[in-house]
Amino acid sequence: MSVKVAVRVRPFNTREKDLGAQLCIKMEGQTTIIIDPKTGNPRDFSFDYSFWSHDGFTEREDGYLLRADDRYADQNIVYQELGEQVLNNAWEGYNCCLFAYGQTGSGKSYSMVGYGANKGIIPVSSEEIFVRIDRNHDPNLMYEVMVSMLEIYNEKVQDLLIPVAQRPQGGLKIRESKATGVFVENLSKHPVTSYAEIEKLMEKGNTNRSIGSTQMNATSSRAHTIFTIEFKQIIVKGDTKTTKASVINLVDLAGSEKAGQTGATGERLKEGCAINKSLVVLGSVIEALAEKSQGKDKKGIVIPYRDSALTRILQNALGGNSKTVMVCALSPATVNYEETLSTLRYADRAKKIKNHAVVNESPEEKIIRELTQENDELKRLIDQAGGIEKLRELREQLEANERFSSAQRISWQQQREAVQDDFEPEIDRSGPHITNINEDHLLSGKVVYNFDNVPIVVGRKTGNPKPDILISNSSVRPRHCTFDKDEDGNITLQPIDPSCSEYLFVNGNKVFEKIILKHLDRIIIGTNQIYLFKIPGEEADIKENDIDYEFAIEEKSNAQQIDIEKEMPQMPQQLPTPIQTKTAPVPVAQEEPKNDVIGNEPGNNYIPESQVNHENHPENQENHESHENHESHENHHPEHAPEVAHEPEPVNKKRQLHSRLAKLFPLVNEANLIATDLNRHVKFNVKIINILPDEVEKEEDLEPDYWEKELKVEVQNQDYGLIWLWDVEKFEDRLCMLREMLDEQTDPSPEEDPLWDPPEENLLGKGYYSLKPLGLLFDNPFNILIISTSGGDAGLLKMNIVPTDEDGQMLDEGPESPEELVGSLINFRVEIQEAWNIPLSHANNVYCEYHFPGLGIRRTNVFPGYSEHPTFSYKEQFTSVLVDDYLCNYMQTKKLAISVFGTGMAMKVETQKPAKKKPTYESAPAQTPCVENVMENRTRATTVGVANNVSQGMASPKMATKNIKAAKEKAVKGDKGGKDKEKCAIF
Ligand SMILES: Nc1ncnc2c1ncn2[C@@H]1O[C@H](COP(=O)(O)OP(=O)(O)OP(=O)(O)O)[C@@H](O)[C@H]1O
Repeated sequence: MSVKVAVRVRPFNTREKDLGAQLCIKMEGQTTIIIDPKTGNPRDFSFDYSFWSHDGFTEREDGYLLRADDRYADQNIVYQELGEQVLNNAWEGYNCCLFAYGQTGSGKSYSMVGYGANKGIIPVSSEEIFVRIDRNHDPNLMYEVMVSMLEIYNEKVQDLLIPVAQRPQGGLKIRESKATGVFVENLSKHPVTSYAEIEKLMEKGNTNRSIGSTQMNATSSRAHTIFTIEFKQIIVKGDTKTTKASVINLVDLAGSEKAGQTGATGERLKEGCAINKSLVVLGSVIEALAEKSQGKDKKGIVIPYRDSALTRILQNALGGNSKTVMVCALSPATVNYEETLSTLRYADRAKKIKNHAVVNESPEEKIIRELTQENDELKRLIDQAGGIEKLRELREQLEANERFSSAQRISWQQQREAVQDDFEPEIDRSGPHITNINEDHLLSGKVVYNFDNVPIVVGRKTGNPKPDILISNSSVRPRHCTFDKDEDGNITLQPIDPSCSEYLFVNGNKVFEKIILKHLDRIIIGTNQIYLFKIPGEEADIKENDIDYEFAIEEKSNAQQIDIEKEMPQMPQQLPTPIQTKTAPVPVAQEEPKNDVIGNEPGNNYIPESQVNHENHPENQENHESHENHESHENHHPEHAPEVAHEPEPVNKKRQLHSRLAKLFPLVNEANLIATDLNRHVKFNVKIINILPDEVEKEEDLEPDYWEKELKVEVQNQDYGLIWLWDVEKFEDRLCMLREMLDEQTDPSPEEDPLWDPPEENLLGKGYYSLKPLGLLFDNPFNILIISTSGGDAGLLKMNIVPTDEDGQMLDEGPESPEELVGSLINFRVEIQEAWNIPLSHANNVYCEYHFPGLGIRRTNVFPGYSEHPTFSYKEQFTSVLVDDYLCNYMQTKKLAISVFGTGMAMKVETQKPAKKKPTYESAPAQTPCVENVMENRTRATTVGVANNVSQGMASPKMATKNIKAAKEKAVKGDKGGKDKEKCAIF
């Protein structure tokens, strides 16, 4: 049977409503339609269930969202369709698994766990298990229920039902034996007799998740949680006892956007970077299983279960002995379009997976018998084993098996008597107390501290004496602040020394001295650990429901006046107009190579269409989409087109950006602090990058307010002398690795170093060149302004498009109007001579690229090494170009965009300690250039580059890498180019 797949779309949240969000999802029966907000193109997907929970509901007094129209799927309906199936299957003795997949905030937890009166599938089905058990009056039928709860974070498996302090450093081990299949060694299992007990255990698990995420500085949305119910029915008939057993895995996966960066771009995961690993491998497992089920298994597809902790644990649920249901949570807003589309594609693949569920009858006796046989075999192998490693492995397996089988022999009743501490009394919340506010709503309010025993000191585990509340974060001092009571019984908060004030905030303001806390005060300790102070029964100016993680972070950023314009000097209010300055006519080289067939000549820098990224070229979009459609079996229905989606107004975009910035700043701050703690010369900066238009037609096209914006983090690594621009996702990944490095005091190998990447080329900016003169067959020598991605000026580019005859000779006269050219063939030469004032930080290996309609993407050579004034001397002759109506119109109305790229270089710092060994990297040269090497070789490399240019015309983009390599090789050979080394001092 196939995996059943359901998708569910949630309502807009308050923030989305405030930002005027637009809807991009529709549902019709089992079909879900997503509409591309840019093009209005719809794509549809069909699933077992498409649950519409976006609108059409009313709120009952207790907060339950009740269906008001037929389309709305409330929690009850979702439970009946999915949860009840799971229970029925469990009753029949099948293993079951229910997954929730989707980006952070899309509604996974709402469906699985629920909030308040809107209970999700897990609590309702847990409750239902005991309702059904209580209905049984047959003395020969007994039930046993056990639960466990684990978390996978950074590939480490932790038991959520044991105190955080007892967690093993490296996490729990995953074992596998023939008899038992995969199991997590030493995972605590808790016998339960009522839903109330399960609820308490879930609370405990969530509290441990919250404490864990503060003490280990983990990000909860990156963790996967698995709640497992082992359900057994024991049937006694005379002297024989048969059991039917089912394992129900309820899985709340980490936000799917975490898989995007590596999954979508195919970028190699950094060695040791395990943050995304489980989700990426889950994607590969689903992909491989989907192919297998479609009979594409000719060569024997290997399913990569063993590559991640998540897929190992859930091996049965995916393509194995389990009835599996996947709920994919969808955000309705156009801003999340890309992520939602990728969720739908994921779901589309998952529905193809076939499982082979069987009833697990009398499994215990069978398992114990098989385990005994397996252990005998292991003992025999141990006797024969050669090699210490193998011997250790076999012994560990044997011990794990023995522990497992003795645990199996302990009766449920005995286990029940043994676990007394499962249900500890709750912390008293009747007096003043603080509770945590987590990014994950589900984990907010789980950690509570009251003030029965004051003073309470907050700090890091290295604090001496050890603080009472531990927070692991570089911005928190070993002993950071103190909560106390004054003589009037007021609760006070005070930084321990003045340096702590930098990272101690109440209601957004820094705390410099002892202050009295008021009901509903928001306390931020460090960069992002948030607590809410409460005095039950007191009134406040603000409603508790209005306070969440985003609120508190934005409040701080507003109070600290973190403002886009203030923080982002690179984002000017006014963009300089893209001026063109007339220059002296450029002498035309007579010995130009001639090409009769456009783009096919060697040295013509022609990039085959197959290698060209068409994404940004609107004229190519249609083909691109239909191809994709074919691959993913999505259907396009123009009749569903754009009515639901409109681009939000610039003002809303700005607000969205502001809110994302408010969240990013503390993280970037933290990364800088960690880098300092690790004694690394690395500086992180937030950058707002403008997506510069590919085509410019109207004045408005050059209006920065209308440009799409992207947030990036610039990383200047002075240990390696390199600069990179990272996506926020990538930055967050690396931050997790940095936290781990600091916590565990590890010194990673170069391959694992989160602060190294291959040298990276970036778009410096774009210049826009008028084609009007070409339409009249005039040349047009201009210096065009390069507009930088930050909206400023990134230098000037000298270029010309010279109309010629077939032999490359300049023409003397042209037509009266461009229309006269329609239907005729023209010849012209594009010349890009040089650039000036290229920003120092990216003036390495500079080259230009443009896309002339119908002629594909063309590139100049790469000017090798470092220069603010790179020379390209690029000349490319195009012959017999047909002027059709489109080109004629294009020349009159549009400007040609020339993109300028360069590689980021930072000033290299010489440290006392030996220089970091340069890592080797699959996708980049092993010999990463340091600034000196490139600079040392500049003179020589420049000469070589220019010579290359003249003789070869153009070079492939790979040239950058090659030239770096060449420069490095020459440096190694002692080719110093001494004079230029002095100029290097500008860094
Ligand atoms: N179907 C729904 N109806 C009403 N509100 C919903 C629905 N789904 C989600 N929400 C609301 O949207 C917010 C985010 O949902 P939720 O916490 O479930 O997301 P998530 O995908 O689990 O996020 P995370 O990955 O951070 O855990 C919550 O406030 C939740 O109440």
